[in-house]
This record gives sequence, C-alpha cells and structure tokens, in this order.
Amino acid sequence: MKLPLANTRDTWRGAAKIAKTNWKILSVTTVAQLAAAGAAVAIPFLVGKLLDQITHGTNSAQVTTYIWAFAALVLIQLVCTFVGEYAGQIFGERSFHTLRTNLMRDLLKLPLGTVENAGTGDMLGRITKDIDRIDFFFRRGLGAMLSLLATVIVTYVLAFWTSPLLAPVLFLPLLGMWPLGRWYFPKAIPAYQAGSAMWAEVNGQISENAEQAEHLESLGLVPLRNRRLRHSLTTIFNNERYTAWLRFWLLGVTQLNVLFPLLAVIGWGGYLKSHGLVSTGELTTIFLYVLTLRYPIDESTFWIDQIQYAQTSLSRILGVGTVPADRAPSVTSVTGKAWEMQDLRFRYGNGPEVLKGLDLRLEPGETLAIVGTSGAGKSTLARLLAGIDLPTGGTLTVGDVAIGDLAEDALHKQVALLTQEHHIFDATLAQNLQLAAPDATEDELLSALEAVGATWVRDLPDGLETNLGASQVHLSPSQAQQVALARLVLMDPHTLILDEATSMMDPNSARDIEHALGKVLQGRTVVMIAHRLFTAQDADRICVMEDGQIAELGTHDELVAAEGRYAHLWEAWTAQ
Ligand SMILES: Nc1ncnc2c1ncn2[C@@H]1O[C@H](COP(=O)(O)OP(=O)(O)OP(=O)(O)O)[C@@H](O)[C@H]1O
Repeated sequence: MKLPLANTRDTWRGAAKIAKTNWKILSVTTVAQLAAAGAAVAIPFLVGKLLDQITHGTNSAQVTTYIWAFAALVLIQLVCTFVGEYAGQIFGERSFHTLRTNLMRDLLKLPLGTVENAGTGDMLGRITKDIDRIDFFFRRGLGAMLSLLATVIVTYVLAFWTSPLLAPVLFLPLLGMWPLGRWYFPKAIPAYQAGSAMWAEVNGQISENAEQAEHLESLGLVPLRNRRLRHSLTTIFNNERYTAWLRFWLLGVTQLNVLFPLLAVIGWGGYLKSHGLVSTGELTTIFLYVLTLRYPIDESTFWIDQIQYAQTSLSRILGVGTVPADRAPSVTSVTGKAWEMQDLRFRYGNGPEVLKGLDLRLEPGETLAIVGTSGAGKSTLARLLAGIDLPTGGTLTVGDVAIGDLAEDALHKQVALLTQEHHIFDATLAQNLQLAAPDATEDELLSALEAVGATWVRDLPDGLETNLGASQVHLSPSQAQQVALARLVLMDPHTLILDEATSMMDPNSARDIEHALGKVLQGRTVVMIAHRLFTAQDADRICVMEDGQIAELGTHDELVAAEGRYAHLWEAWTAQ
C-alpha cells in the first residue's frame, strides 16, 4: 500500500506554513523584487513622458534630467534584483531545510507496518526525486516567480496611471489565459501526480532488481522482471507524451495571447490618438508595456509547469505526515517480561484473517520455536510480537501491558526482531554497531562481535574503524548477519524474535552463529521462526502453526511422541 498524498488544500496550507516560518526573508525578497520591477517598468513610463515633452518642446537640461533618471532607475533595478535574488536564495535554502527536516520527522514517526507495506520505491521517490524538484523550485522558482509577478503588477498599475483608456488592452492576455488555465490544470495535475507515482514504482523496481540480482538470475526471473519494467516505462512514456501535448497547447495559446494586445494597441491606440484622447508618449508607453508583458507571460508557462511538479512533489512529501498513528501509547515502561496472547487475531487491511485466535503464554527466558507450512502465519506472528503491526482482534500483552499501549521506544528496548534482511550502512564498523548502542565503548563493541563469533574483525585493515559499504570493505552475507546479531547483543532486549535470521547462510555458518547466540541469549525470551528443524529441537517448546492457528504445542520429545504434524515433519527432515 502506497503512502498517501496530501490533498490540494493541505498542500497549499503546508506551503503557506513554510513561507510563514521564514516570513522575514520572504518579505525582503518580495520588497526587493517589487522595487526592481518598479524601476524596470518606470523606464517606459518616463520614455513616454520624455516623448511628450519633446513633442511640446523641451530644453537640454530637462533631457539631461531624464537621462540621469534613466541611469538611476537602471542602478536601482540592478541593486534590487541582486538583493531580491540573494534573499530569494536564502529563503529557498531555509524553506527547503524546514521541509526536509519535517519530512525526516514524519518518516521516522510512520507506523512500522506502514513503512513495511509502502515499498522501497514510493519512499525512495519521495526522499529523492520529489525533494530534488522542491529544491529546484525553492531555490530558483520562488525568486523568479516573485519577480514575474512584481513586473506584471507594477506594469498594470503604471499602465492605468499612464492611460486608463488604453491600459485595458493589457487585460487581453489574461482573458485568454483564464479559460486556458481552466482547461489545463484539471488535466495536468492528475497527470503529473500519476507520473510521479509511476517514477516511484520504477525506482522501486530498479532498486529491488539490483538488490536481488543474483536471486532473480538463479530463479530465471530476469525476463519476467524485464517485461514488468518495460511495461512500467511504456506507461511513463505515454504519460510524458500526454503532458507534453498539454504543454504544447499551453505554450501555443500563450504565444497567441501575447500577440493580440499588440494588434489591439495599434488599432485602439490609433483610434484614441486620432481623437486626441492619448498622447504619442502615452501610446508609446503602453506599447512598450505590452512588449514588457510578453516576457513574464512566456516565462510563466515554464514556471506553471514547475508549479505542477512542485505541487505534486509537495503533496507527496506532506502526504507522509498525514499517515495516522496506529497506536496511542499510554504506558512508557513495563517491568514484567512475560508474553500473553489471548484469542489473538490479525488481518492485513481488509484481507482475510491470517491469525485466527491464538492463545499462548511465554515465560521470561523461554525459547519458543515456531514451525509450520508456508503461509501459516509465522512471520505475521513475529511482526505482532515485534510491535510492527497491532492485533486486529484479541489481546497481546507483555508484562500485562497491551502491546499497543506501550510506547514504541520502550517496546523496542525490550523486543528486537532479526530477519534475513539486514543492512550495513556506508559507515565504519563501529558506527554500524553504535546504531544499537550509541554510547557503547570499543571494548563493548568488540565483545559483542566476539559473542556472535565474528572473529574476522581482527583481520580487518582498520579494525572497528574499517569503512564498510558497497564501495569499501565488502562483508559476506553471514558476516553482515553477524553484525546485525552483534547489534542485538548491544541492544540487550529481554525478548528476541528471529525470523528466518539464519536461513540465508550456509548450514555451517548458521549453526556456528546459532551456537554463539545460544550462549549469549541465555536468560532471554526467544521466539524463533525455525526453518531448519534442528534449531526447533533445541527450543524449550515448539509451536506448530497451521492456517493461522496453533496446531500443536509442546517440547520436541512430547511432539515426536504424539506422532502428529511435527513428528511427520521431523521424520521427513531427519530422513534427508
Ligand atoms: N503484507 C501482507 N499483506 C497481505 N497479506 C500478507 C502480507 N504478508 C503476509 N500476508 C499473508 O498472510 C498469510 C501469512 O503469511 P506469513 O508470511 O505470516 O506466513 P509464514 O508462515 O511466515 O510463511 P513463510 O514461511 O512462507 O514466510 C499468507 O497468506 C500471506 O499471503
């Protein structure tokens, strides 16, 4: 399920809020751009006045005064444009900073289940492509648009001041732009939103393909994935072609719009002049204003497009903050460590129930292995115990506190989930480990690594300070898994949930790590999704799941003696 979009009203509200946060610098850039536009637009006004004076007879002193006035206006325009642009850049940077900080805050507040379901592409698209578009708009667009707007406003004001009879021709472009806008926007906005979502999808596919390249090749899935990618790219191409077609009409009709006023000034201006209702100077000024307006109107078509992109991206970025919290925790700490499930039920969204009423108590320090066929609900139960998803029915408590009532910080200090997905950050080994325990000393980091059998740390060129990551020292999957396990050792939770944690490793490495873990995990509650039955054999109790229910529960010996499902699985496993 994709993350939501903010609606148009909330998107504009969000933009206004950001502007309000940085209103001082925004005021500086607005005033400077207005002054620069005023100075630029005053020049045709003075040209008209000078022409009229020359027509009625003038002297060289008056002409010199005009020349000085022109020079002063050019200087004012230069200085104000510089100040406006500079302040605009600062405003852009600050607004962008506010937006990015808010996005990170919203992302970190997302319910874990939402993060898991949103998929890599959607999230990645919002924090890369969408952020880039907003960055461009804030840095370049806002200043440019303020300048265009200021030019248009001052041009209209001075045109009416010059000649109220002739100035209305300047509204002709607006008359054409209004229906054009009403036609363009309702079509363009959804098309741009669809485009962004499609790009996010493609980004996700590409990153998944790159991450899983070896698996895809070994399973012969490359042609299938390529077909899917080609289909997505074709959809993007069609959407881009559609938006290009919309832009073609926007641009074409805009060009026509700026031609009409020129003809109108010549016709209507000529008529007024022949009846003595405007002077030569006034006619010249309005003519120059029509020419002046061509630039902002032309430019505005580019920025209208950029606004679409920015609005779409902003709605995607602000949409992250509209995801409702999935819990309202009221308890900040809990001392008890026992787990209790009573009639525990869960369904994904509106789908069928995948956990259908589980009753189970887990004593502190107990090791429970969960086995069962694929789709039985093992991983779902692990997600519920780790607090990623909340029960949709029944209760799940830890230390007598319902899991949804416990603050997530407190929960994550006590329970940790280890899956086969692990991440090595592009940082030093020490920094990778300190994610789990920021204050851990070097000795503590080394002993955590020793505890999980990661003796290879001694052979690293710079020990704990060795840089890891794709372009640095590359860890094998089992070494990376050991780093993930060492993080757990450092976190020191009272309950550990291992979901297929060792299934990616060759049996020897898996066995080594599980033995090392066995020593380290003494005294903790451990729930392990066991794919290899020898790990289940060592557990205090084994829970056999089938179709979202507990089919059998007991020790290895009890279940083998019962000759039920587990006994058959064990028989098949040992016969291999
Ligand atoms: N994110 C999800 N959205 C919708 N349905 C899901 C989701 N994850 C799992 N399911 C469904 O829930 C059921 C239980 O899946 P689950 O992954 O918990 O089973 P499992 O026993 O862990 O299987 P496996 O051993 O194959 O991982 C399955 O029918 C599965 O299709």
